[in-house]
Amino acid sequence: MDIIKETYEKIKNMEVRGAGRIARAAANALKEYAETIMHLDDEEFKKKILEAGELLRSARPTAVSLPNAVKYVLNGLKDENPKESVIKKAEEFIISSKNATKNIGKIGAKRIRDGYTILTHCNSEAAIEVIKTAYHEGKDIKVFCTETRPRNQGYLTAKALCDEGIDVTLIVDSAVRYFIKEVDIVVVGADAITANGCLVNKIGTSQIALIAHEARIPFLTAAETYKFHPKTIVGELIEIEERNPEEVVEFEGKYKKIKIRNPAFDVTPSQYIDAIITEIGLIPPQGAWYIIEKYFGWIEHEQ
Ligand SMILES: O=P(O)(O)OC[C@H]1O[C@H](OP(=O)(O)O)[C@H](O)[C@@H]1O
Repeated sequence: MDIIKETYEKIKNMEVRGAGRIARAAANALKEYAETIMHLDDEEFKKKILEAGELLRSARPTAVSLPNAVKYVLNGLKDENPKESVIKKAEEFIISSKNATKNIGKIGAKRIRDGYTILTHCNSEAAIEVIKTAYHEGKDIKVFCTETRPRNQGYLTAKALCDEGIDVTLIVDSAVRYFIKEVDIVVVGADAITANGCLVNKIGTSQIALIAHEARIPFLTAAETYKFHPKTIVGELIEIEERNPEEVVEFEGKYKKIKIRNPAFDVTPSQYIDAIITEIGLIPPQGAWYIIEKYFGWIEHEQ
């Protein structure tokens, strides 16, 4: 169980972060754990691996990639050789997740024209892949990255793009409306997409979408199909994670009584989203229901 507890801690404290990365880390932990308990009989194996899955999925509540990955792997328990199948499914998930990001890059890059300035928020592998692909296709592009308080994941994005040789400018989160007239397109990642086409992503995303809408600038989200939330199809709400206030600021003495709230995500309504870039193509937000029904029907029908 060590690998499971270790991975749980790393996801919880954001040592491993990003919706895609946490999903792959969970799948990999289940695979490694399964390999250590192969000697158990099927019943005992099943009990232990289900417990491990429960713990992993409780590490962070918002990004649906995490429970979707766990469910994908644990679905192997229904096969004739459950132990081998769990391991195979974990490997499959990791490979298909990486391929999905690559495809999103190719599909999304078609929307980036030569000379474009792109704005991105937080640190999304999928959004970065779109930007990198466009750049390596020879397009002359510039990127604005928001700082993304309180954890400043925008610094990671700025460094990753700079390493590629891309012209990148870091701005504070509150400067988006000031700079929007210099922006041609917004591309962000996704922690979850709901059945009605709303986007759950890093706090501040919905403000950026509103600003883009006001300025008539296209707003795109890059989301692998495993970021679509199956249970929103039956009206389940997505829990927004509120993290430790100390991530924002630490006051001393009498000022400790100042309340601090630190939601990690917000919800962007579908009317502010022009398109969702998935690995199977670019879809309008209204197409989210179709993706969930097509790819996650098996999750709902099992319950
Ligand atoms: O899967 P990829 O595209 O990498 O990331 C998707 C999203 O995951 C991140 O969450 P956090 O930093 O883990 O809270 C950001 O909200 C980002 O947009």
